[in-house]
Amino acid sequence: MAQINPSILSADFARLADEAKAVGGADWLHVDVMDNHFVPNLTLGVPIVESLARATDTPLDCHLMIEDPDRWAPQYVEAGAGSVTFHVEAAAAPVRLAREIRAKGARASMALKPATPIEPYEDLLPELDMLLIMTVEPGFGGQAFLDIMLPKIRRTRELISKHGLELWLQVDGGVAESTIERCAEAGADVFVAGSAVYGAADPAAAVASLRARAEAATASAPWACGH
Ligand SMILES: O=C(CO)[C@@H](O)[C@H](O)COP(=O)(O)O
Ligand SMILES: [Fe+2]
Repeated sequence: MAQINPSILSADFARLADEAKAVGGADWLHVDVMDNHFVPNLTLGVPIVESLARATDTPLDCHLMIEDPDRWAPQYVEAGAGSVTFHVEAAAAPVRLAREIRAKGARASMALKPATPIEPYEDLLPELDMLLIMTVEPGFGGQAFLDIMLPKIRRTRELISKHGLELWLQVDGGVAESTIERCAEAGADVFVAGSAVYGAADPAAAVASLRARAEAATASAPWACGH
Protein backbone atom coordinates (compact mmCIF):
# COMPACT_ATOMS: atom_id res chain seq x y z
CA MET A 1 0.00 0.00 0.00
CA ALA A 2 1.41 3.37 -1.01
CA GLN A 3 1.34 5.99 1.72
CA ILE A 4 1.07 9.69 0.91
CA ASN A 5 2.46 12.18 3.42
CA PRO A 6 1.76 15.84 2.57
CA SER A 7 4.50 18.18 3.76
CA ILE A 8 3.18 21.15 5.70
CA LEU A 9 6.26 23.11 4.64
CA SER A 10 4.15 24.13 1.64
CA ALA A 11 1.05 24.87 3.76
CA ASP A 12 -0.06 28.15 5.35
CA PHE A 13 1.73 28.19 8.73
CA ALA A 14 -0.89 30.55 10.19
CA ARG A 15 -3.63 27.95 9.56
CA LEU A 16 -1.89 24.66 10.30
CA ALA A 17 -4.88 22.91 11.90
CA ASP A 18 -7.09 23.74 8.89
CA GLU A 19 -4.33 22.77 6.47
CA ALA A 20 -4.08 19.39 8.23
CA LYS A 21 -7.83 18.89 7.79
CA ALA A 22 -7.59 19.80 4.10
CA VAL A 23 -5.65 16.56 3.52
CA GLY A 24 -7.83 14.31 5.68
CA GLY A 25 -7.18 11.31 3.41
CA ALA A 26 -3.42 11.48 3.97
CA ASP A 27 -1.62 8.68 5.83
CA TRP A 28 0.68 10.98 7.78
CA LEU A 29 1.39 14.71 7.95
CA HIS A 30 5.05 15.36 7.17
CA VAL A 31 6.53 18.04 9.43
CA ASP A 32 9.88 19.51 8.32
CA VAL A 33 11.90 20.73 11.29
CA MET A 34 14.85 22.91 10.20
CA ASP A 35 17.34 24.66 12.51
CA ASN A 36 19.29 26.93 10.14
CA HIS A 37 22.45 24.94 10.96
CA PHE A 38 22.04 21.49 9.42
CA VAL A 39 20.18 23.20 6.56
CA PRO A 40 20.09 26.90 5.58
CA ASN A 41 16.45 27.38 6.58
CA LEU A 42 14.44 27.72 9.79
CA THR A 43 10.92 26.38 10.32
CA LEU A 44 9.40 25.16 13.57
CA GLY A 45 10.13 23.23 16.74
CA VAL A 46 8.74 21.16 19.60
CA PRO A 47 5.93 23.52 20.80
CA ILE A 48 4.31 23.70 17.35
CA VAL A 49 4.54 19.93 16.91
CA GLU A 50 2.89 19.53 20.32
CA SER A 51 -0.01 21.83 19.33
CA LEU A 52 -0.39 20.25 15.89
CA ALA A 53 -0.50 16.74 17.38
CA ARG A 54 -3.44 17.86 19.52
CA ALA A 55 -5.18 19.56 16.59
CA THR A 56 -5.26 16.65 14.13
CA ASP A 57 -6.04 12.93 14.11
CA THR A 58 -3.56 12.39 11.27
CA PRO A 59 -0.30 11.06 12.75
CA LEU A 60 2.78 13.27 12.48
CA ASP A 61 5.87 12.20 10.55
CA CYS A 62 8.59 14.57 11.84
CA HIS A 63 11.60 15.01 9.56
CA LEU A 64 14.37 16.55 11.66
CA MET A 65 16.85 18.52 9.57
CA ILE A 66 18.76 19.64 12.64
CA GLU A 67 22.12 19.32 14.36
CA ASP A 68 22.29 17.17 17.48
CA PRO A 69 19.25 14.95 16.82
CA ASP A 70 20.56 12.69 19.62
CA ARG A 71 19.44 15.39 22.03
CA TRP A 72 16.28 16.62 20.30
CA ALA A 73 14.59 13.64 18.60
CA PRO A 74 13.21 12.10 21.84
CA GLN A 75 11.49 15.41 22.60
CA TYR A 76 9.55 15.16 19.34
CA VAL A 77 8.25 11.74 20.42
CA GLU A 78 7.15 13.27 23.72
CA ALA A 79 5.49 16.10 21.75
CA GLY A 80 3.27 13.53 20.03
CA ALA A 81 5.04 12.58 16.78
CA GLY A 82 4.20 9.06 15.60
CA SER A 83 7.36 8.81 13.50
CA VAL A 84 10.66 10.65 13.97
CA THR A 85 13.31 10.83 11.26
CA PHE A 86 16.86 11.95 12.04
CA HIS A 87 19.64 12.53 9.50
CA VAL A 88 22.49 10.03 9.76
CA GLU A 89 24.91 12.82 8.78
CA ALA A 90 24.00 14.67 12.00
CA ALA A 91 23.58 11.80 14.46
CA ALA A 92 26.41 10.92 16.85
CA ALA A 93 24.99 7.49 17.76
CA PRO A 94 22.30 6.44 15.24
CA VAL A 95 21.64 2.97 16.69
CA ARG A 96 21.27 4.29 20.23
CA LEU A 97 19.01 7.07 18.96
CA ALA A 98 16.78 4.74 16.91
CA ARG A 99 16.39 2.48 19.96
CA GLU A 100 15.48 5.45 22.14
CA ILE A 101 12.85 6.69 19.67
CA ARG A 102 11.30 3.20 19.55
CA ALA A 103 11.47 2.77 23.32
CA LYS A 104 9.54 6.03 23.72
CA GLY A 105 6.81 4.67 21.47
CA ALA A 106 7.35 6.18 18.00
CA ARG A 107 8.55 4.75 14.71
CA ALA A 108 12.27 5.32 14.22
CA SER A 109 13.47 6.56 10.85
CA MET A 110 16.82 7.61 9.39
CA ALA A 111 17.37 9.97 6.45
CA LEU A 112 20.16 10.12 3.87
CA LYS A 113 21.07 13.30 1.99
CA PRO A 114 21.56 12.82 -1.76
CA ALA A 115 25.35 12.34 -1.50
CA THR A 116 25.15 9.86 1.40
CA PRO A 117 25.30 6.22 0.26
CA ILE A 118 23.14 3.47 1.78
CA GLU A 119 25.78 0.70 1.76
CA PRO A 120 27.67 1.69 4.96
CA TYR A 121 24.37 1.51 6.86
CA GLU A 122 23.16 -1.93 5.75
CA ASP A 123 23.67 -3.42 9.22
CA LEU A 124 21.62 -0.62 10.83
CA LEU A 125 18.48 -1.31 8.83
CA PRO A 126 16.93 -3.76 11.35
CA GLU A 127 17.04 -0.95 13.95
CA LEU A 128 14.74 1.21 11.83
CA ASP A 129 11.05 1.36 10.92
CA MET A 130 11.64 3.62 7.91
CA LEU A 131 14.51 4.85 5.77
CA LEU A 132 14.17 8.24 4.04
CA ILE A 133 16.04 8.82 0.80
CA MET A 134 16.14 12.54 0.03
CA THR A 135 15.43 13.21 -3.63
CA VAL A 136 16.48 16.89 -3.32
CA GLU A 137 19.06 18.62 -1.13
CA PRO A 138 17.24 19.15 2.18
CA GLY A 139 16.26 22.69 3.15
CA PHE A 140 13.50 23.89 0.85
CA GLY A 141 10.24 22.80 -0.77
CA GLY A 142 9.51 23.17 -4.46
CA GLN A 143 12.87 21.90 -5.80
CA ALA A 144 13.28 19.67 -8.85
CA PHE A 145 13.37 15.90 -8.28
CA LEU A 146 16.86 14.36 -8.59
CA ASP A 147 16.57 11.44 -11.01
CA ILE A 148 20.03 10.25 -10.05
CA MET A 149 18.59 9.07 -6.72
CA LEU A 150 16.59 6.29 -8.44
CA PRO A 151 19.46 3.74 -8.38
CA LYS A 152 19.90 4.37 -4.63
CA ILE A 153 16.18 3.71 -4.08
CA ARG A 154 16.52 0.48 -6.08
CA ARG A 155 19.60 -0.68 -4.15
CA THR A 156 17.93 0.11 -0.83
CA ARG A 157 14.84 -1.89 -1.79
CA GLU A 158 17.12 -4.81 -2.66
CA LEU A 159 18.76 -4.62 0.78
CA ILE A 160 15.35 -4.52 2.48
CA SER A 161 14.31 -7.65 0.55
CA LYS A 162 17.64 -9.38 1.14
CA HIS A 163 17.23 -9.02 4.92
CA GLY A 164 13.47 -9.72 4.86
CA LEU A 165 12.71 -6.47 6.68
CA GLU A 166 9.37 -4.70 7.17
CA LEU A 167 11.09 -1.38 6.64
CA TRP A 168 9.21 1.44 4.92
CA LEU A 169 11.13 3.30 2.21
CA GLN A 170 10.27 6.98 2.01
CA VAL A 171 11.19 9.50 -0.68
CA ASP A 172 11.08 13.25 -0.10
CA GLY A 173 11.67 16.13 -2.49
CA GLY A 174 10.16 16.91 -5.88
CA VAL A 175 7.65 14.07 -5.60
CA ALA A 176 4.74 14.93 -7.91
CA GLU A 177 2.43 13.47 -10.56
CA SER A 178 5.36 13.42 -13.00
CA THR A 179 7.86 11.66 -10.70
CA ILE A 180 5.95 9.47 -8.22
CA GLU A 181 5.65 6.49 -10.58
CA ARG A 182 9.42 6.28 -11.08
CA CYS A 183 9.90 6.35 -7.29
CA ALA A 184 7.33 3.58 -6.79
CA GLU A 185 8.80 1.43 -9.57
CA ALA A 186 12.25 1.80 -7.98
CA GLY A 187 10.98 0.60 -4.60
CA ALA A 188 9.63 3.52 -2.54
CA ASP A 189 6.38 2.96 -0.64
CA VAL A 190 6.02 6.20 1.38
CA PHE A 191 5.84 9.45 -0.58
CA VAL A 192 6.26 12.95 0.82
CA ALA A 193 4.73 15.68 -1.32
CA GLY A 194 4.67 19.36 -0.39
CA SER A 195 4.07 21.65 -3.34
CA ALA A 196 2.32 18.91 -5.34
CA VAL A 197 -0.36 18.72 -2.61
CA TYR A 198 -0.62 22.19 -1.07
CA GLY A 199 0.01 23.92 -4.39
CA ALA A 200 -2.97 22.10 -5.92
CA ALA A 201 -6.43 23.67 -6.10
CA ASP A 202 -7.84 20.64 -4.25
CA PRO A 203 -5.19 19.17 -1.87
CA ALA A 204 -7.32 16.14 -0.92
CA ALA A 205 -7.82 15.27 -4.61
CA ALA A 206 -4.07 15.66 -5.18
CA VAL A 207 -3.40 13.12 -2.40
CA ALA A 208 -5.86 10.66 -3.97
CA SER A 209 -4.37 11.10 -7.42
CA LEU A 210 -0.78 10.65 -6.21
CA ARG A 211 -1.83 7.52 -4.32
CA ALA A 212 -3.53 6.04 -7.40
CA ARG A 213 -0.44 6.64 -9.54
CA ALA A 214 1.90 5.17 -6.93
CA GLU A 215 -0.26 2.08 -6.42
CA ALA A 216 -0.59 1.42 -10.14
CA ALA A 217 3.18 1.71 -10.58
CA THR A 218 3.85 -0.51 -7.55
CA ALA A 219 1.49 -3.20 -8.83
CA SER A 220 3.66 -3.69 -11.91
CA ALA A 221 7.03 -3.28 -10.15
CA PRO A 222 9.20 -6.42 -9.88
CA TRP A 223 10.17 -5.63 -6.26
CA ALA A 224 6.52 -5.65 -5.16
CA CYS A 225 5.60 -9.16 -6.37
CA GLY A 226 4.07 -10.87 -3.35
CA HIS A 227 4.45 -7.63 -1.32
O1 LIG B 1 12.32 17.91 3.60
C1 LIG B 1 11.93 18.60 2.67
C2 LIG B 1 12.80 19.66 2.10
O2 LIG B 1 14.00 19.68 2.76
C3 LIG B 1 10.63 18.29 2.06
O3 LIG B 1 9.79 17.56 2.94
C4 LIG B 1 9.89 19.34 1.29
O4 LIG B 1 8.92 19.98 2.05
C5 LIG B 1 9.23 18.69 0.10
O5 LIG B 1 8.62 19.65 -0.68
P1 LIG B 1 8.32 19.39 -2.23
O6 LIG B 1 9.64 19.11 -2.90
O7 LIG B 1 7.41 18.19 -2.28
O8 LIG B 1 7.67 20.64 -2.68
FE1 LIG C 1 10.94 16.53 4.56
